[in-house]
Amino acid sequence: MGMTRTLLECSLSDKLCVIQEKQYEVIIVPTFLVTIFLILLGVILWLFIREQRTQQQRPGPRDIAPVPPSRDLSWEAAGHGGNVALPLKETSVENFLGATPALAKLQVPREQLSEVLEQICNGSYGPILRANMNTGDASKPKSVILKALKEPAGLHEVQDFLGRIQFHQYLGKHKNLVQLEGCCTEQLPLYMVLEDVAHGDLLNFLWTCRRDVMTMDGLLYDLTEKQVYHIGKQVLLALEFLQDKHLFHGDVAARNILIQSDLTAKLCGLGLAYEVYTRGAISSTQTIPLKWLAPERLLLKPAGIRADVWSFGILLYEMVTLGAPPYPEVPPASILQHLQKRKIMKRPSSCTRTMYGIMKSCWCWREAGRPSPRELRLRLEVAIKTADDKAVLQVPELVVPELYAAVAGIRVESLFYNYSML
Ligand SMILES: Nc1ncnc2c1ncn2[C@@H]1O[C@H](COP(=O)(O)OP(=O)(O)OP(=O)(O)O)[C@@H](O)[C@H]1O
Repeated sequence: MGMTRTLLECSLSDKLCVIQEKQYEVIIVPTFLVTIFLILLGVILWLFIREQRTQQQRPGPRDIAPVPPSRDLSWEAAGHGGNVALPLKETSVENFLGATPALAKLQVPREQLSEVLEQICNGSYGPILRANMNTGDASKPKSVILKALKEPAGLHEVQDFLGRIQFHQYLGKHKNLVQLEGCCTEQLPLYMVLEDVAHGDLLNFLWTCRRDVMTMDGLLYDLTEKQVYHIGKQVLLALEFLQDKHLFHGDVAARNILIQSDLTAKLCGLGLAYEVYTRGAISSTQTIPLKWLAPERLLLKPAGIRADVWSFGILLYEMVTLGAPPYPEVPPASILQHLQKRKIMKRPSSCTRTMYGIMKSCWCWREAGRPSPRELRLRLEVAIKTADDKAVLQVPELVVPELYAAVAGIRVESLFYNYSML
C-alpha cells in the first residue's frame, strides 16, 4: 500500500520518490531473507538436538557406533573413533554412569559379590580378579571373573569400558566365546562380570603339559594330535561366529584361549574385536605381539578375518610344540623382514605332515590364498578322523616365562602364569 501511495504522489522526474522506493527494496528484501534463514536454522538445530537425545536414550549396542565394513580404515581416519558421544564438559563420571539404561538389565548387585579370591593378572584396562558370587544358596557360591576398570579413570575410559560391556552383550552367547554374566556399573569401581573358565589360558595349559603333572581338578595335562585339532576346531567356530558379525578377533593366540576340564576352548581377549566393531579397524597403536601377526597387519594395511587365519596357523604351532615361542631364531622386531623373504616356520618334529600342510595354508602371504575359518574347520574335521589319539605330545624342556616373553616379544607382566607355582 505504502509503495502504491508513493508512486501515485510522485512524478517520474521526482528524484526523492525514486530514492524512497529503493529504500523499501533495500530494507524489506534482506529482512525477509534473514528471517527465513533464521527460521530454517532453528528448525535444523531443533531436529539435530532431537536426534542426539533419541540416540542417547536408545537401549543396547546402538549406543556404540554402528558396525562399519571391517576393512575400511578410512572410518577411523575420518575420526569416528568414539563410542558414546557425550561431550566431556557436559557431564561428570557419576552423571554418566546414571545415564546408561542399556546396561540396567545386566546389573549384578554389589553385595552379591562376596569375596575376591585372587588377582589373576593386570588386563589392558585394569586388574582381572577371581571372586565369589552369591547365587542365593549360601553353600553354593559361584566363582566369577571380574574385569575391573583401574582407578582413577577419566570419562573417556569409563565410556570405553561401558562400550566394551555393551559389545559383549551385543555379541551374545557362543559356546566358544567367554560369556558375560553381568556388570556393576552404577557406581565406581566398575566391573565386568564374566564366567570363570577355571583352568585358565591354553598357553599355561600347554606349558603344564610339559611337566609331569597328570591331572588337576579333572583336567588331564596330556595332549594328543587329535586334541590339538579338537581345540583348533572350537577356535575356528568362534572365528566363524565373529565373521558372521563382520568382525574379526585380531589377537588369536594360545594366551587368549581359555580351557575347561573337558577341553572346551573359549576365545577371550576381545578388546581388538571391540575396536573393529567401533572403528571398523584395529588402531595401529595397539601393541600386539608381532610374531602372531599376518603380513598385512605388520604392514599396517587393512586387515580382516584372514589375518586371524594367519594367527590360527601360529596357534597350531603353539599347540603342537606345547607352547614354544614362534620363530625362536628371529628377534621380534625383525619378523617383517623375515616374512618379506617369504620365510615361514619349519615343520616342528612333533607335527605331522597333514597338520603342517594346514599351517602352511594359513601362512600364505596373500590373504586371498588363505582358507576362510569355515574352510579351515572342514579341513580339520577331515584330519581329525585319522589323527593320533594315543601318542602324547612331549617336549622335555621346561619354560622359563621371562625367556619365553623375550623370544616371543611379549611383556612378561601380560602373561598370567601359575605354571611356575606347580
Ligand atoms: N573368564 C575368564 N576365566 C578365567 N580366566 C580369565 C577369564 N578372562 C580372562 N582370564 C585371564 O586373564 C587373562 C587376560 O584376559 P583378557 O585377554 O581377556 O584380558 P585383557 O588383557 O584385558 O584383554 P582385552 O583388552 O582384549 O579384553 C587371560 O589370559 C586369562 O588368564
